[in-house]
Amino acid sequence: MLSVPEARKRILDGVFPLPSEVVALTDACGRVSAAPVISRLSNPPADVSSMDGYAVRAADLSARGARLSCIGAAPAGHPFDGTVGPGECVRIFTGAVVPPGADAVLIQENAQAEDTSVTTTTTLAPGTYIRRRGQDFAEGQEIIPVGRRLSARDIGLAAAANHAWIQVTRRPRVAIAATGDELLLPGSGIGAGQIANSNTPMLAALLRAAGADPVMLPVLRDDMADLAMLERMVDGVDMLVTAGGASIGSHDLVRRGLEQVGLKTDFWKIAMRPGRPLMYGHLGRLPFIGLPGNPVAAFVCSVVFILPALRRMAGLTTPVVPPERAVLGADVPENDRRMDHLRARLGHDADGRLVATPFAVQDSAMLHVLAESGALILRAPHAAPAKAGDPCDVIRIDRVME
Ligand SMILES: Nc1nc2c(c(=O)[nH]1)N[C@H]1C(S)=C(S)[C@@H](COP(=O)(O)OP(=O)(O)OC[C@H]3O[C@@H](n4cnc5c(N)ncnc54)[C@H](O)[C@@H]3O)O[C@H]1N2
Ligand code: MOO
Repeated sequence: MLSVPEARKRILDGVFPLPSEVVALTDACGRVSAAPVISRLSNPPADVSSMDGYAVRAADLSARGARLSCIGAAPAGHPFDGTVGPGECVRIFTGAVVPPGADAVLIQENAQAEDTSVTTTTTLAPGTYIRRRGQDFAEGQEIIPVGRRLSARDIGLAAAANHAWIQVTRRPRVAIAATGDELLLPGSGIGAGQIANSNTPMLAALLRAAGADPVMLPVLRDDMADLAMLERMVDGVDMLVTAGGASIGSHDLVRRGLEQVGLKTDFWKIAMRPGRPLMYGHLGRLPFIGLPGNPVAAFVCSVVFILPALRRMAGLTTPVVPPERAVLGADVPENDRRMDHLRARLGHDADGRLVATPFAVQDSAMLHVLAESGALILRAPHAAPAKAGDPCDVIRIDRVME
């Protein structure tokens, strides 16, 4: 059976960065830059004051006392139209351009002003309280590289560099179809043998949080004709995801149903728990991932395979968020040949170390346990038994959308 890293590599090899689009800066947070952002101005654009006070010539000041003549004012946005000569100063405010001739700012707390006369016993080194032109970034400088998930800080940076629009990769559109005769919309009257469809809304929420545009398709019944119809519902999407009908039971029809309309299966079944019956292939050019129906397996497989694929489609340079180190909060037994993903509570010990404590029951249908889990503990195939306090690798669920 294919290992988890091999399966992920096969999936990543079959998806490609999407084309770009231009969006308003205010809509760009969370999107991925598709071109480097080059600053259109220097920041600050001129030498400016970082304090409220007086623009002075440092050489005029002396500990024995100096008396300066205030020849004007420079509020932010209104540069002083003149030069500060010997024995002169200009009233200045934070962010205002330092007038020619001045080379330091005397803060007003250290000055006594009376009419146009300013006295002080403070001395200053040239450059005091002046932010130099371009000290943050220079015009023409690359300030945001291509392939970065844009944060609110990046938005501020691009705005300061005078950009109103930004080029980002298009959001991946992902069609999600759950399959199963037992599934009804959440909130329905649930009859005997029926359950509420939790996979579609859960996966749509996860993929949306990861920057995709989910397209929720209707639930497909367990029959070949319904599955064949799927092919007609995926115009314009970038990936098709199904959940359920992946295993070997006689009603598990997804693979056979899609193969009759042209699915080329790349793999089916991998050495993973939860998630053994995972499927991957292409329907024409459309990447297809068939998730197992058990909701926890569907979620974990989405984290391990779909989110990295979306990151590649978005143009991020590192598709896989690396696992973090933690210590085990309880003993774990030897693992079998399937890579395991133990649902675990996260906390900290007295030394501040991250502690991952696996839940006692690891059933892949238990959504309440999944919702309480902060992490998945990774257990390599055939890993030896491990004790509480031993180091382990974890996927932090709150970090997988990065
Ligand atoms: N004889 C075998 N049986 C099973 C095997 C196996 O290897 N041999 N594998 C097991 C494993 S592991 C998994 S995982 C499941 C996966 O099965 P399917 O992908 O075919 O999923 P279904 O049979 O359709 O459903 C499984 C389970 O999940 C519930 N489900 C399905 N879809 C939803 C949904 N949208 N919302 C909520 N719950 C859903 C469904 O009712 C079933 O209870 O197979 C094992 N069996
Ligand atoms: O792989 Mo199944 O996901 O164990 O539940």
